[in-house]
Amino acid sequence: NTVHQLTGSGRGVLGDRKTFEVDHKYGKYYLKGTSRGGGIKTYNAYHVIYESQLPGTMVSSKTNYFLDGAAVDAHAYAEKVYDYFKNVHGRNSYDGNGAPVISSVHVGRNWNNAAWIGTQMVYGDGDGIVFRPLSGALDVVGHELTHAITEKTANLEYHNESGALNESISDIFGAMVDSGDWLLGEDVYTPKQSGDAFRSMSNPTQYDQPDHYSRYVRLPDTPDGDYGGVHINSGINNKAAYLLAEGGTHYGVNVTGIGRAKTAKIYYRALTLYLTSRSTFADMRQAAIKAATDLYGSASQEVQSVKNAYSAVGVY
Ligand SMILES: CCC(=O)Oc1c(C)cccc1C(=O)O
Ligand SMILES: [Ca+2]
Ligand SMILES: [Zn+2]
Repeated sequence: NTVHQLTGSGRGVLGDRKTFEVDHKYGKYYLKGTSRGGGIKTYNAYHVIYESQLPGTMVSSKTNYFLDGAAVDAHAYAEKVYDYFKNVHGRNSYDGNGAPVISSVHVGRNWNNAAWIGTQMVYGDGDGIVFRPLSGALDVVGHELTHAITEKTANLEYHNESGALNESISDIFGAMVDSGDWLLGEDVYTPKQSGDAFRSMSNPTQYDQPDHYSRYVRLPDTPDGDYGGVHINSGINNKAAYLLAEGGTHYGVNVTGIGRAKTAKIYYRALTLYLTSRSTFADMRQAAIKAATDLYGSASQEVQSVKNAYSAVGVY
């Protein structure tokens, strides 16, 4: 559909200039694009106290230049993540049916978090020590929007092994969209410390995550236990995905890498066709084997590498 796209620009959280689609109404410009699915809209939740008041106020500007870096990045990165799933996986928004993508920035007070709350994405500003505004990282935006896709597909329950898979799937696609590395959150984590990240898929133990099933961390299925350690135990599946893409030898098991693109196709197919709400790590292994078999054949290197990647992290 030939939509007349208006282009806005601004500087993101890191001061980098970027452009994005905007709308123009009653003499003002808005962070609202209509050319992608049901639209991409970005709001300022600065005065919001209660969740019921979300999304807040749609971000506007007198000109088509926007000064709010957190809003610029939330909007521009939502476009990039939408385009990734549409162009690479043929998926039209997180529900596959063009659902509008809504984001709110400046949520909470110095909030060191980002989330998908079932209807929209929300980003804190961080406290300037642990995080800078969290929409400033493309892999964070990819991670959050993937939570929405997971909810609409496998709907992996957010606790214990299915919860760790939920987290890992979001890290996998966060890394695939932010295609330069296997780190998560490096652009917004610890602004005063360079060279570190929130998580590493290539080396989970660098940030105290397990990289083998024998090191699975048993935590209580409570908020204080991070619902059975969903953010720590994701390291096991993250390592498997990294090995599948890049190859390597892990705990004596050799894996022949098949590359990022094929790895992404296998996980997308596993997520949308074979994983279910209570899938375990063992189910993940079988789902990835099935997806790789569909895509590349049972005797393919890709299938063999999936088996070896999961054996390398102790998942059978
Ligand atoms: C990589 C993005 C990420 O992990 O966001 C979260 C943060 C920063 C804190 C708590 C939860 C999450 C999440 O989305 O799981
Ligand atoms: Ca990254
Ligand atoms: Zn998450």
